[in-house]
Amino acid sequence: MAEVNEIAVRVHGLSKSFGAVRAVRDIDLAVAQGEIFGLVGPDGAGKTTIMRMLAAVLRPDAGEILVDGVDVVAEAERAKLHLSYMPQRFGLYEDLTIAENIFFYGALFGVPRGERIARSQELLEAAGLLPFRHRLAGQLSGGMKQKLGLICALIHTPRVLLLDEPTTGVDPVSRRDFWAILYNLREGGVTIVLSTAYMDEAERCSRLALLHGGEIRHCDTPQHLKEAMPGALLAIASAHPRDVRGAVSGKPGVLGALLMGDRVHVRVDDAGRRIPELRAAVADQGIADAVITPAEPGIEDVFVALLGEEKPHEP
Ligand SMILES: Nc1ncnc2c1ncn2[C@@H]1O[C@H](COP(=O)(O)OP(=O)(O)OP(=O)(O)O)[C@@H](O)[C@H]1O
Repeated sequence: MAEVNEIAVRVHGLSKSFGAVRAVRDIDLAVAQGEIFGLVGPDGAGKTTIMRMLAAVLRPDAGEILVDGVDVVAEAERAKLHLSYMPQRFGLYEDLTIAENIFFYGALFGVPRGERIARSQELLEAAGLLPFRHRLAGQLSGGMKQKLGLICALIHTPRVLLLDEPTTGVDPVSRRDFWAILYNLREGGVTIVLSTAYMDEAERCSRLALLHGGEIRHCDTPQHLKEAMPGALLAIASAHPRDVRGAVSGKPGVLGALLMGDRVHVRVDDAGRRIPELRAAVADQGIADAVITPAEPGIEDVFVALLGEEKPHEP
């Protein structure tokens, strides 16, 4: 039995290629028990490929994976008893009800009948799906389907839960409910590894691995990643954010400019020196309503800055 602070997922030298595409390149990871560990990165960065290898459904070309102490590559079937995997498209049976889907997955995982009933009751309640348990899965909203997928994946009480973009396409309220369930699981000692395209979700993780081109470029807590972001961040609020971005991009000392709704986040080398220059630059373009203030970086700023998707511009 694992103890607190024990490593729940350990990965060493993990690699996988598909023909000429090197999807995952020699990655190392150590996820402590009870962590919610996030994989983030642009499309094609290798998140799904890593998840599938951790879940013992895809064999690596090289490397070691230990989940809850079990060698996933050598003992895939035994490892599957310790983990649960929710792929991007979880296989729900649309012509079965919520309750029937859960029962089906319980049987598949070999959960004894009595335990299955008690556990599905508990999970349905936590997910707010109890009143809908007789509704066909095909008639559920996107958010309800994701929650049902999670319940099915949890019917056998895994030690490690692997979730591949579990809330993609789910509305913010359902996403909040979904996260409440994840926090509860963590309280119960379950270790969670998830991939996400949502930066607010990334922010909720205990640690993040920023992936690019099949490699882990950075791995740390969201707070430390923010502290590691080079430069200072300014927010420019305006009714014309695109024009603002155009006006400041490429100006001396501007390291990057990111549209964030009605604001532009501009990363600069020196805030004190650049604020008056940027104010002049936007005024020159006839933008009269721009307000420039120092800003705290969100994880999206960090993500763009650290993955180097911007071209730094020297003065
Ligand atoms: N079965 C496969 N056959 C061939 N190439 C694949 C296969 N699976 C993944 N790839 C390639 O490997 C790379 C990594 O893909 P992967 O799906 O792991 O990325 P991802 O980070 O999960 O992206 P997304 O967010 O778009 O799902 C991509 O270039 C992809 O095209």
